Amino acid sequence: MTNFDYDLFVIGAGSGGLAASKRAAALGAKVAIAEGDLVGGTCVIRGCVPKKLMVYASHFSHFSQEASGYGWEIPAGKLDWNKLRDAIQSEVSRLNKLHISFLEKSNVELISGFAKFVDAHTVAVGDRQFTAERILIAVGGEASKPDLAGMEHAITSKEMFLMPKFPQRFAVIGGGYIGTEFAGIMRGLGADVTQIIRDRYVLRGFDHDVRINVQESMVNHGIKFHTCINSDSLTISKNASKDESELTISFKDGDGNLQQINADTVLAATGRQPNLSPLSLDKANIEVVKGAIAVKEDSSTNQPHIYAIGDCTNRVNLTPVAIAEGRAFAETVYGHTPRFISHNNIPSAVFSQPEAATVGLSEEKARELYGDRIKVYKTKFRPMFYSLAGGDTKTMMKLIVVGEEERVLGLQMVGKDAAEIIQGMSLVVTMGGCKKDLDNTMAMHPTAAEEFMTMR
Ligand SMILES: Cc1cc2nc3c(=O)[nH]c(=O)nc-3n(C[C@H](O)[C@H](O)[C@H](O)COP(=O)(O)OP(=O)(O)OC[C@H]3O[C@@H](n4cnc5c(N)ncnc54)[C@H](O)[C@@H]3O)c2cc1C
Ligand SMILES: NC(=O)c1ccc[n+]([C@@H]2O[C@H](COP(=O)([O-])OP(=O)(O)OC[C@H]3O[C@@H](n4cnc5c(N)ncnc54)[C@H](O)[C@@H]3O)[C@@H](O)[C@H]2O)c1
Repeated sequence: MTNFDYDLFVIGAGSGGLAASKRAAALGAKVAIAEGDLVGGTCVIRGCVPKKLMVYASHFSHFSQEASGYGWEIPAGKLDWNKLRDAIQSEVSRLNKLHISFLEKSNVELISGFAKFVDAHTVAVGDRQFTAERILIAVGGEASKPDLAGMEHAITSKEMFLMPKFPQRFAVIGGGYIGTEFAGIMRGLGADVTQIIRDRYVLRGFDHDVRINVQESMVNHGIKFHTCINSDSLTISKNASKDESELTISFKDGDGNLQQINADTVLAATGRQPNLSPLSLDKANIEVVKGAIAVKEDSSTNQPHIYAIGDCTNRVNLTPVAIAEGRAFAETVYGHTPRFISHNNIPSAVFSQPEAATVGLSEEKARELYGDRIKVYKTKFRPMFYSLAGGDTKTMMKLIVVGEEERVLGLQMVGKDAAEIIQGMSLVVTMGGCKKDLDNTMAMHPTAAEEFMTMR
């Protein structure tokens, strides 16, 4: 028995905090969790879940055109944005309640409000104070906007789900996950979309074939691009016109020429940063490096009884990673079975249109590490679905192997169902499989995934 109010106090009921608190309670710990917003965190409330629902909604515009190739005459539809937005928000609200009920069933006490440190074992939420033997910080991150003139007129991904009106002209600044996903969503929902990026192609850090293929398809879907822009020159201004407020984005292009774009809504998708400022981390002397909580492999901070997981540690900012870090922490500390998670070979998907998915190394990274010992198998084809549906959305698949045994280092895909396919295929990378293992796996026909078994 300890003299603390709780064995574990978790700050933040998002993906990581929820997973850790429930697992610790199941292993016998007395646990409380503080949450200042809706329970569920970024992923459930303003990230993966509402985003994926918007992706699904955006597919219907293609669907009506494609169906006619299959003999279905479906009149062109019209989006009711208010209906979609409200339906998504009611699903978010259902999930929030569901997660609260999961906490209750798990005997985790929910404390509503934003928490901050009082000292290394004490946390305050409003005017209440709580002590705990251990504290887990799982506060996630928030969108960060660059310090440029007029950026206050741009919204962030959080507000994308709550827009009072559907913007006919939509501009997005940033070529990462969020910018690329929302450009596709908004185009699919019927907006005129412009994406403004610093690089030549979207998705810096991804395999170059992935980047090129995603962008080519986005252009084919009617998204306009401004690439290689000088980001320091970018400004946003508001023009009060008759009955609506129009925004003008000005910037210099790669040749130094001034460009101007008018839009009803501008999304700043320029990165995210850990949510640390309200926490008073200094009261507990917790080390912060480059704006993120510094952690060891077991997620402990410089204070051995204080841990941090998920986006606030800025390791890999994905939901399954936050969940895995949270469970590994609970099992190590309360289950007495030390468990560390590997941050290598984490599959990830960009829900662009078409989707991009990846596991393991890109061709560039593989070449950097293994030089000429790598071999690349690649295919690009029009999926059978489009033979009647029309359109020229291609699928690109790529396999990167090394050495005589052709061990698989990476798999890359752009195309329909890429995320579903790469999730299954990621097993071959984590198990250290070789090309011959794929060759020896019977193909399933007719599918797109079978191409990974038959590459020459
Ligand atoms: C638009 C968008 C789309 C995304 N899509 C995907 C996707 O498709 N797939 C994927 O894997 N990842 C996706 N992500 C990333 C994913 O949402 C995060 O990696 C994940 O939510 C991180 O979990 P977390 O537990 O670290 O933090 P969060 O889920 O952010 O949870 C942190 C919680 O802490 C609370 N909090 C903060 N400070 C305090 C405080 N002082 N006191 C109490 N509570 C506090 C917050 O309100 C929040 O609820 C997306 C992110 C965004 C923004
Ligand atoms: N499908 C998914 O799994 C998914 C989806 C969304 C978000 N996420 C997670 O959330 C994280 C954050 O996403 P994000 O898209 O905000 O960040 P990001 O780091 O992926 O992309 C930020 C983009 O903004 C650009 N940028 C930065 N400053 C700029 C400026 N001043 N002017 C113009 N461009 C600028 C960068 O060049 C980059 O293209 C991701 O890294 C990912 O971990 C995952």
